[in-house]
Parts: sequence; C-alpha cells; structure tokens
Amino acid sequence: ENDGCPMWLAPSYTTTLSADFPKYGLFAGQAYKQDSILPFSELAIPLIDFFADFNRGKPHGSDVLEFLENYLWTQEKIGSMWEGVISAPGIIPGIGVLANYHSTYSNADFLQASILLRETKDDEFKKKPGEANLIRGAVTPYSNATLKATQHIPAGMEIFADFGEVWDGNLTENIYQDKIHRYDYNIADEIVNKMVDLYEKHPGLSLDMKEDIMDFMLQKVLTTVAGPNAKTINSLIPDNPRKLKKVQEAGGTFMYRYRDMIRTSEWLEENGFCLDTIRHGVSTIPNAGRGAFAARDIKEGEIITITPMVHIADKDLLTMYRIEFVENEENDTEEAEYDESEGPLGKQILLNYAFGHPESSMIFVPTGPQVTLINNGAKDANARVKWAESNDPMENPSSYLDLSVDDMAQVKESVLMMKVVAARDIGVGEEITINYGNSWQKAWDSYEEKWKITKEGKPHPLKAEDLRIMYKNKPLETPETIEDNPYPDDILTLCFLFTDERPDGKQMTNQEFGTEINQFVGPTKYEAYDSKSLYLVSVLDRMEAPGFFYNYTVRASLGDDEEEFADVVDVPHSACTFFDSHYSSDIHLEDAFRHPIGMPESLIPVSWRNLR
Ligand SMILES: C[S@@+](CC[C@H](N)C(=O)[O-])C[C@H]1O[C@@H](n2cnc3c(N)ncnc32)[C@H](O)[C@@H]1O
Repeated sequence: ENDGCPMWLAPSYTTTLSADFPKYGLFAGQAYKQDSILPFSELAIPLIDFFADFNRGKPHGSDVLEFLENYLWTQEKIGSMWEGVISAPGIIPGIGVLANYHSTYSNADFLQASILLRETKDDEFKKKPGEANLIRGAVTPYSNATLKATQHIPAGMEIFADFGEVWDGNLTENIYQDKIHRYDYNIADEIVNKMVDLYEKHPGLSLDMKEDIMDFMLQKVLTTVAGPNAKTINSLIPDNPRKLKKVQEAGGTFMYRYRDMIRTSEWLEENGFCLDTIRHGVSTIPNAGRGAFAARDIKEGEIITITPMVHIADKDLLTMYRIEFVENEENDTEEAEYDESEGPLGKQILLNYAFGHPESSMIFVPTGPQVTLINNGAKDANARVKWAESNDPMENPSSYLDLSVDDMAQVKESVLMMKVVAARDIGVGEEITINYGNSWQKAWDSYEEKWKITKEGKPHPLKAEDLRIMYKNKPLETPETIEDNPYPDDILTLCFLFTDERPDGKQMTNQEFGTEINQFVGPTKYEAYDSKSLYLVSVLDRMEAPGFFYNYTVRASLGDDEEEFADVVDVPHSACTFFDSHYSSDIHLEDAFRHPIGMPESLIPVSWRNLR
C-alpha cells in the first residue's frame, strides 16, 4: 500500500461537476493507522479582531471576509482566544485549508495538544526569556498544528477533517455528499460486524440459511426497531452474505459504498502532485525562525511544490486600529468599532506570510503544505516562484490574470496556483529559500537598523512564551511567593482540567465560599489536552509531588462572572501553562516587522497593478 509518497495534492472529490476549475484536496499516499499522526505540522496564523462589521464596511471588505471565512479555524482550535477582544480565528495553511469537508465522513482531526502545548523543537530558535530579539513579533507564535487519523485511512483516500457540527448540512449538492447521516453508517457497520461474528461462530451454516437469517434481521427486526430509518440503513448493507466480509475489509459501509473514492496510484500520478519535498526545521538564517528543508534531493528545474493561493483583494484590510465599544441605544447592545483617529496600531501577522507587490493592492496567501515556511535567501536563493503553467501537474487558470482587482475580489475561490521551482540542485537537508525581493529586503534592513538602536541588548518584557520556558522546571507561584516573584501584568495562568468527585466519595466544601472542591482526574495523556478543558486559574497552594514535580490547588474561573469558580486539588504542574492577555503578545509589539514577500515583477499582470 506504500508507494513512497506520504501525501498527494490532487483534485478533491468535493469538486462539483459544474465547477470550471477543480477544488484541491489532500490524499493519503500510504495507509495511515487509526490514531497515527499525518504528515506536515503547520503554522497557524491568527487574524485578530478581523471579522467584524468595521472591516466588512471597507472597500472589498465584505467580499474578502466572506471568502476568507471558508478557510478559518476557530480560536479554540488554535489556542488564540486571548489575542483579541472580539475574536482571533486563524488560517492553518496546508492541512487546515486543503483537508476538505464531507457531510457524512471524516478521517482526520486536529491533535489539539500539539498546538496548545507548543512543545516543538522548531521553536527552539526562541529568544532567551527577557531578552530583545529581532524575531519577536515577526513570526506567528502558533505552530505545530498537526492532524491525526481518527480512523484507518487507506492509501489513495482523501483526507476529510472533522469540522464539527456547524458545517453539517451546508454542502448537499456536491456529488459525493450524500443525504445519509453519519449515524446511519454507524448502525449499518454495527449490524455488519454482528452478522459476520455470527457466521464465524457457526461455520456450518449453509448459504441459504445465512441468507434467511440476514433477510429476517434486515427486513423484520431492523424495520421494527429502526422505523423509517430502516430503509436507509438496509440500503447500506449488501444483501449477499458473502459480501459482508468485503464491507469490513473496505473499512465499513461508507468506504464500501464509495469504493471508487480510493484513488489508485496511477490516478494520483496522473492528476496529482506528490508532496514529498519539504520538511520543517529551524532555519539556518540568523533570526529567521523556522524554515523549510529539502526532504530529498531535488534537481535543478524540478517543481518543489505547487500551491493554491488565496487572494486578498485589499491588503489595507490587514491594518489594525484600536477598537472601541460603542453603545447601540436602539437595541441596548455594545458594538465594536474601529477608532481610526489615532492612526493604525499595526498590521495583521498574516501579512508576513503573504506574497504581494507594491503596485497592487492584492496579496496572496499560499495554502500548500509547508510553503509558508520558506524563508528569504535573497540572491543566494535556491528556488524561485512562478505561476503554474499548462503542462504542469496543476495549472494556473490564466484567465484570472486578465481580471481587474475589483473583479478578482468577486472570485471567492482559491483559483490561483503557484509553483516553487528549484533554481539549482538542492541536496537533502538543505534549507529551501526564495528571493523575497528588494522591497522586502529594504524593509527588513531598516527594521534591523532601528532595532539595533532601540532594542539590542535591552531587556524585553516577559511574555507567556518566556514564562513557559522559565517555569518548565520551576513551581508556579502561590499567594505566599508571588510578592517576591510577581508575574508580569499581562500574563494569564491556565490549567487543563477534567475533574470529578474525590476518590473517597467525600464531598469537600470550601468553607469560605461554600463551593465544591473537585478532584483533578485529567488530562493524563497528551492527546487529551484540548481547549475545552482549559480554565483560567489562580494557584492557591502547591506541594511537592514525587514523580509529578509539583501539584497545585487552583481556583478555576468558570465564566466571566468573578463569583463563578471552583477549586480543584491535585493539579499536576504539567497541566498548567501561560497565555498572554489581549493585545499583549509579541504579535502586538508596536514596531513589529510586517511586510509581504515580494512577488516577482513578471508575475503581476498590468490588470492587477491598481496602485501604480
Ligand atoms: C513566510 S514567513 C517564513 C516562516 C518563518 N520563518 C516562521 O518562522 O514562521 C516570513 C517571515 O520569516 C522571517 N524571515 C524570512 N526570511 C528571513 C531572512 N532572510 N532574515 C530574517 N528573517 C527572515 C521574517 O520574519 C518574515 O516575516
């Protein structure tokens, strides 16, 4: 089942028949066992307080927001819920954009622990706690977004991510989206498994007998217990008992029904592009952060990767202003508004991950796996970018190059395809770089120059990222110790908490407040760390706990109301972490570096040069 390619980019099953360009998806190049980690760990790029009426009202605002909304992951998935005052959902290029949605089937989900605990070797480029560094504010702090297989994924199968309930019911017209519900398949699977068990227990049964039993179960028993659903469930189970085993082997009734969904390696070779060239790591360029590295030898002229691009018609939408909440007397609510009087606060971090050109208001975010990791190699760059051409595995539809920016704003699909081509032979393990261009280089040089004068060698206020490092092997502060070791103002302490009654069954009550005291019971394994169990806490007490370093008693806040809280005992050190409060992470530094990657001159047609 393993043809050597970990993952393919190819036209998705969800492309509608009427569409005039394919929608792309990710396809497993080899089988992935249930619970295994899928290739590619990605960055997550939060859009802070972006999806609000003040942006919708700007030129192209409603079109851009409507388009970008299709690519978002919630702030709870990313762990960015404290970045803004309204919301901070984000884009996870690669797996987060290209894993499609299917109404009855999903085979992958984000491993939340990977992004929430932020334990990745790639982030070891980190600045020392309390020390200024050029990279502060220049790159997203959210990384290591990883997908895991939620069931066995056969080689050739498309990756469908679990988007949760909100998406259900939206996409019924697509050819492979059927009206049968997920639970119908689940019940059908259970029946198939039980029938197979029964037949295996009684190997002497004749085929006639088997058919009779099956008929009896499906026609009589199922109709009685499942009512109107019986017909649907029945239709998912083959009526020939000999085929039941085949259903199991296919991975259940859904996979059996859509056997042709599994693409052959010939089909993938012909229609797809194998994503086996880039792996992530720490950049070899000083202060550049993470980078993209060659996962195998790449020949000069070879396409390293092809990436769909999401176009944003007006880069001005990424300018951030202070937000004020204005009372709406009509319906007695508060509305968020941009206060532009003081001038901009800065720009969204997404700008650093987008391609642009000074003469165009359009910018382009690459959504191919690992592409956002490619750093600037200036004149020594070993790769270059181009629009994909007609003889490439995926083509850039050239008609869009003739559209005006206003017309492009109306195109709410990711239609543009860019390729990254090796400018010379690249050896395995070498960092892959492109030339970001003169305008970017100038911006970086002047940022560096200013930084040297104002910040070099000076202390930098401690951020959550710093405290995570500092407190890795140091106990959290308690009311007794906090005066001598205060946390910085904008730091939030949080713990992941699943709780239960005390093991001895005795309910303990907090004498002062009359509230319950709960027992910490989890998360105990890596996979169980999830933002649903993340609570703001204050640490009340700590005690040494052999094997666990320290255990804490914490007061967890249960809502906005300060009065709503619960105390939890025996919380291990490893369940607690730090976040920055609103507008205080390095992303929000006043003079943080923000500049799009330069799109080569020849890639920007005259029709897009609306700022000329
Ligand atoms: C598209 S991202 C590349 C991924 C990024 N290195 C990261 O860790 O997320 C572009 C950003 O990487 C950094 N970068 C890229 N090339 C660089 C270089 N040659 N020197 C310094 N910083 C660089 C800059 O902060 C830039 O805004």
